[in-house]
Order: sequence, then structure tokens, then C-alpha cells
Amino acid sequence: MFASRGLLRSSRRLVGGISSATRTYVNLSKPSTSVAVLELDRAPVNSLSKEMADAVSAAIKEAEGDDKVQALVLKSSNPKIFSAGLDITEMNNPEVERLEDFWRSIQDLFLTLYGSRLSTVAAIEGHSPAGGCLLAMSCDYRVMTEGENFKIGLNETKLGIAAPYWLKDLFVKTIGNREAELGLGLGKLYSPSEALSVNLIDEVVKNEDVLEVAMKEAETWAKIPPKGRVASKVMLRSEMMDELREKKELDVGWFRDFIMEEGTQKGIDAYLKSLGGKK
Ligand SMILES: CCCC/C=C/CC(=O)SCCNC(=O)CCNC(=O)[C@H](O)C(C)(C)COP(=O)(O)OP(=O)(O)OC[C@H]1O[C@@H](n2cnc3c(N)ncnc32)[C@H](O)[C@@H]1OP(=O)(O)O
Repeated sequence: MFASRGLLRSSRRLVGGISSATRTYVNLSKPSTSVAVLELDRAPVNSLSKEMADAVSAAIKEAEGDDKVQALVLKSSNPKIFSAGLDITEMNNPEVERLEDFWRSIQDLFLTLYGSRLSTVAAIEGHSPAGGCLLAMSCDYRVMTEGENFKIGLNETKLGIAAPYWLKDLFVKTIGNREAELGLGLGKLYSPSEALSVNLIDEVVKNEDVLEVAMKEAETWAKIPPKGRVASKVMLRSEMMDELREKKELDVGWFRDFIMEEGTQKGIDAYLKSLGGKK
């Protein structure tokens, strides 16, 4: 067994170039010469606030800055929650300017992770709804921990919102049009075995094995000569990324208008209150 926590702690270093408040949201380590590990670490549920999204993007770029690193494992500090997706409080009664900046940070995170020169392996520990599923789908390979109560998928419609067009495109690319119609329309959250059966993930493993399996997979990808590997990734992914780069501000406007609608706000407010039954 890979001694994940000890190893991460011993090789942990801080991400440079970002504020000290932001640093606390991610841990970047390099347990082997060619593989870096990026741990999401924003309690309680690794939700993606603007600062969290910026921290993850910065950490990916930092890992890319090391020429020896060819692969990255994305994991969680919480064994039951990979990421609860976007921080819903960012969309609840927001200041317009902050809301727009938040969305730009989410777009940038997607472009950074999906377009990384590194081979990326998601070690999906537990729940991974919505934006969590976006992180996982942006990777090259997905390993998820077993446990039929864990869920992954795009449940946006259940919050009364819609996934942006580029997330819909990524979903279609990953699981095909028909399954995406069902998944998006119903806001379906898949158990690990269901997710495997529709190719949303690539492997289901025991909780205690997830990092070891993800590391092994990352080492396999890291051994592929980077020139051809990266060129293939660019061929497969650049069209979608170019389109988003071109339409970034249009997409910001769509997001802002959608979120600021009174009906959307009512839905988000009710959903947030229902979470944990505490708010
Ligand atoms: C047009 C717009 C397109 C925008 C696209 C949006 C994509 C998104 O990502 S929207 C976010 C969707 N995410 C979810 O629906 C997940 C919601 N969370 C959960 O289902 C559960 O929290 C969980 C299954 C992940 C974990 O369950 P658990 O029982 O362990 O924890 P909870 O008691 O529910 O939560 C603990 C704590 O955390 C707060 N919280 C949970 N998720 C979020 C979140 N996404 N953003 C902000 N805050 C979140 C929850 O309210 C609890 O807070 P309190 O302890 O203060 O009550």
C-alpha cells in the first residue's frame, strides 16, 4: 500500500506565486521524479470558490514548470469527498463583479487542467458531483473508490441551473450523446459501478488502493514519450478549448444572466438551505 498521507506530508511544499490564504487549499508534492500529486484540501467538501479554483490552476502550472514531471495525480484530502463542485455560496446573492470573476476562474481552471501538457489521473475519493465531475472529466484517466453511496455526475438541473455548453460538450465527449441526454436532463448522479458502465470513469478500486492505483497509472502515462503523447492530446482537445477561449466573455455573460435571475436565485437559496440541513 502506498503510504499516502505520510508521503504527502514529507514531500509537501507550498505552491509559490499565490497568496498565503490560497496556499492552504492545495498540497502539491512530488513522490516520484516524473509524477506530481495535487491534493485538494478545502474543508469541508473541497467546493470550488474563486480562490480554490485559482489555487488549483496555480498548482497545475507549478507542476508543469518542472520539466521532469510528466504526469499529475489529482486527489482529495477527504477520503469521502473528491469535490462537491462549485462553491454554491459564490452563486447565492452574489456581487456581479465577483460572480463574473468567479466564473473566469472556473473557465481558467478547466482550460488549465484539460489542456495540461501533463497526463492527469483523477483519484476520485468519494463524492464528485457537478464541478467535481468536471475536474474528473478534465483528466486523462479516472479511478474512483468503491461504495455505491458515492456519486459522480452532473446534477445541475436539480439545482435549477444548467451546465455551461462546454461542460455539456465534455460530458458528451466522455459518455456519448444519448447517455449525456439522460444524465444532464435528469441531473443524474451515478454510483461508481454505474459510472464505470457508461465510461464516466475508467476503474473502480478499494478506498485504500486508490492512490496506489492512480500513481501506477500515472507512471505508465509518464513513460510515453511526451512529444507524441502531448500532440495527440492537443489534437483531441484543442477544438473545444479554442472555442471556449474565443467565447469566454460571452460565456461569462450567459452565466451572470442565468445566475442573477430571480427564479435561479430562489432555487439556489433553497438548495443551499437543504444541504446538510443546517444552512
Ligand atoms: C448556470 C450555472 C452553471 C453552474 C455550474 C455549476 C456546477 C456546480 O458544481 S454546482 C454545485 C453542485 N454541487 C452539489 O450539488 C453538491 C452539494 N453537496 C452535497 O451533495 C453534499 O455536501 C456531499 C454529498 C458532497 C457531501 O455530503 P455530506 O453529508 O458529507 O456534507 P454536507 O453536510 O452536505 O455538507 C457539509 C457542509 O458543506 C456545505 N456544502 C456542501 N456542498 C457545497 C457546495 N457545493 N458549495 C458550498 N457549500 C457546500 C454544506 O452546506 C454543509 O455546510 P454547513 O455545515 O455549514 O451546513
